[in-house]
Amino acid sequence: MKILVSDPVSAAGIEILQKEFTVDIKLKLPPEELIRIIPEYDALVVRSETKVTKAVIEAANKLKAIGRAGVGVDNIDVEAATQKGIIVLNAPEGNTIAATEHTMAMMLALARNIPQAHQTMKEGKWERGKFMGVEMRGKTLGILGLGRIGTGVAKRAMAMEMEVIAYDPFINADHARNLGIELMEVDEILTKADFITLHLPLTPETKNLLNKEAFAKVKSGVRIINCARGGVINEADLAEAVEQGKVAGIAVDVFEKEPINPENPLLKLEKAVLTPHLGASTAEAQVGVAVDVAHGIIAALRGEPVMTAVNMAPIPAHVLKVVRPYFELAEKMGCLAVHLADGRINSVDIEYNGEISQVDTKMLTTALVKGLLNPILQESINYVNAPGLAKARGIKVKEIRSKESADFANLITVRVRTDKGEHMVAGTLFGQEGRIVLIDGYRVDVAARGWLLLGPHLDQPGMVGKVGTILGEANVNIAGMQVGRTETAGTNIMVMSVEADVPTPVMLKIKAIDGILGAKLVNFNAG
Ligand SMILES: NC(=O)c1ccc[n+]([C@@H]2O[C@H](COP(=O)([O-])OP(=O)(O)OC[C@H]3O[C@@H](n4cnc5c(N)ncnc54)[C@H](O)[C@@H]3O)[C@@H](O)[C@H]2O)c1
Ligand SMILES: O=C(O)CC[C@@H](O)C(=O)O
Repeated sequence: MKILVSDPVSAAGIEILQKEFTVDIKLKLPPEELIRIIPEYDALVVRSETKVTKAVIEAANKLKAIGRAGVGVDNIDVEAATQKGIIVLNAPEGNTIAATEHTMAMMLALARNIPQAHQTMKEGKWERGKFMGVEMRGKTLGILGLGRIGTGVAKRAMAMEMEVIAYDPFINADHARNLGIELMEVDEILTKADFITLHLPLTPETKNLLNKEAFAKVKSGVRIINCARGGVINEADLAEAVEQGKVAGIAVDVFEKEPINPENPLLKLEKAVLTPHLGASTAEAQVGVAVDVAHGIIAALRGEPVMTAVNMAPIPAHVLKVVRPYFELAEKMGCLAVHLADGRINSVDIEYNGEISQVDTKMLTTALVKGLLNPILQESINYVNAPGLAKARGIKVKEIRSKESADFANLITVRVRTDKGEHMVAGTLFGQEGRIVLIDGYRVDVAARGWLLLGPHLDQPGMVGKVGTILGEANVNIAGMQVGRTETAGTNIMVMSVEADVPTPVMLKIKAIDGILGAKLVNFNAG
């Protein structure tokens, strides 16, 4: 598989990718060139420079994953990627400290006019009277967006004896209070804060959050720091508020258009401390995000769940620990169930019994649905598009969870209903190995791997021998065999692990054996 890296990403991440894939590094690609070459690639790794537009995504016929070595994915058309089943993943933690420290550096530089003073020194001047600053201690800091970076900034500001207030509608007030931060609405922050720092993503809701109207409400002499995203502040309105003296100074790392437009009004302001999007530019952060994004890309290309995918439900670490060993089993169970089923699938019920039912099993359900759709759809199925594809086909997927589990500590049972009947498969883990323990009510114990030949048959002598003979004549080796029975006698199921594909004419011969009630061949290696 081939990966394109189109922005500068640390060698630490590239080396991880090169161990498994061919990696092409092509920087500063014009948009039309990216569109021309993207069909060759299975994954794309970017930072913020490459714009992964709808046109790029439409041209990307093989692309399975887009990795952002950093947090913000506003340079990627996530919706277009989701529609195409492309996983978009980021590296949200690697640069948190870098961006937090940059914010503190910007705040202090702003409070003490450091860049302006430095510039005059370079010009041979000694202007002590011109650069009177303000102290941070005792001042109120208003934080808009109390996520990773906002919280880091809050903690550091409190160490500098600032009062911290914050706006973040998605943060629990108790959580904020425990940190010593009072949550309030934006307008209240505007009227109270001496410093305002932004740590929000750029979304339709946050675009132009600080505009003319907001600047009319701010405390006169407020200082504003933006190390989040250009566009959350309206730059023209901000420049005007600084020129009018309402805002005493600004420190800005991110801009509506990057690289910055030379006409940008912020460039002309003496009271502006500006950096060219350097928030994540530390050696440590660049290694961190590159390594994280490389692992995310590898997981995505292997078809494994990606913890940092932004277009899939995130999986908390404590949930992942419980469900991770079951992912492969769930997917294989979906594959087995769809092979058993004849006809149009109407609904899929997935029952989780035992301890596993106590955590969020949504991703396991997705894994099962992925395994179920894979053999029947042409397109590539993954954790992003599987639920949507099932829904689009009118397949109702239901989860049932119960702590009760009769025979096994944990059991997953899938029931597939079609217009022709119902089939079921149940599986569990023995140690770390996934085992199928029930097929259509027959007790079995088989590993879900390789090729499996299933033959429900009448409970009468000679059935296994007849199938074995046909397979032997066709030169298909049997690696393992067992007969599954139900409580009620009459029919059994033979489950044979075979070492190769069984050609269709051979399968037809097996199906034609008197007493065989249909035979199915499952390839667990496909997909
Ligand atoms: N300057 C840089 O180089 C640099 C580096 C890293 C991150 N960033 C940017 O910093 C920002 C914050 O990053 P983070 O890692 O702290 O992200 P995060 O996801 O941890 O925090 C973002 C916070 O914003 C809140 N939020 C989301 N939508 C909101 C809305 N409409 N109104 C109010 N709050 C809202 C969320 O609840 C969350 O708590 C992002 O925009 C990211 O792209 C910039
Ligand atoms: O890639 C960068 O240097 C910037 C990253 C930063 O803006 C982010 O959102 O993570």
